[in-house]
Amino acid sequence: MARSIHLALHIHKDPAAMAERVAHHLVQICEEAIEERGIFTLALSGGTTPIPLFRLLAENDWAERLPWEKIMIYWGDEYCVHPDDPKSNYGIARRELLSKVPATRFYRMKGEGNPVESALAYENLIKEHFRLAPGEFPKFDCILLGLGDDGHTASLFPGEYAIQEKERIVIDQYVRSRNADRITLTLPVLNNARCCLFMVTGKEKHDALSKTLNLLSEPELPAQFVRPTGGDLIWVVDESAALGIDK
Ligand SMILES: O=C1O[C@H](COP(=O)(O)O)[C@@H](O)[C@H](O)[C@H]1O
Repeated sequence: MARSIHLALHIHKDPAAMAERVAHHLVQICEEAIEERGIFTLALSGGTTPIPLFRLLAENDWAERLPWEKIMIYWGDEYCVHPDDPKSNYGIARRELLSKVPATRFYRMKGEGNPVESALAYENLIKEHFRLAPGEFPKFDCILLGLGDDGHTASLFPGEYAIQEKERIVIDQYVRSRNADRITLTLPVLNNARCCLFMVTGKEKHDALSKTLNLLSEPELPAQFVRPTGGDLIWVVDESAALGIDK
């Protein structure tokens, strides 16, 4: 049976304009979630692309629009490093956003721990927070995602087993192309979200982006498998990544 996907593509001049657009989306999704369920569950993406968004949300007028005490913040993936390591996804969000706003309900993946144990601990935390029955997947209100030039998203990399995972919520993954361990939410979690919102910048991501946005082709790259069933799939990209892609 065909799956229903609500797809939107927004192309902006630069990362600052993208951040504005995403901030508007987040405020709207947050308001709806709180009205319907009393809390907003948000998973942050890693890497450098969301930094302008984090900085914008930390500015007074935006920070004041968000009810931080009702926002439960999680991560889509994490490098297996200490939070003080410059690569730490949590470390970036802490430095750029969380240290500047009154957010208290944030739950990081422990990158500095044993990857297997950290993944399991995060999975158990999610099961408890979302009160999941065995076999159920959490329904995040919004999962922010990025895209690598190889088509990876979160820490779901081409050719690695993590993309095949069907039962776990969080897994650890040794990524051969990076010679590094990662922890990641799995594809069933991404596809169960109410909204997956990708941010993509830079011409080096153009090929992966145009392939991923072709919903008619058989999925091949990890990001192409992100098609939330009955949820929204929003792409906010800059002109250099989108060059030649029609809206
Ligand atoms: O490995 C990762 O890469 C993607 C993209 O990172 P960026 O630095 O190009 O924005 C990111 O979304 C993912 O969370 C991260 O761990």
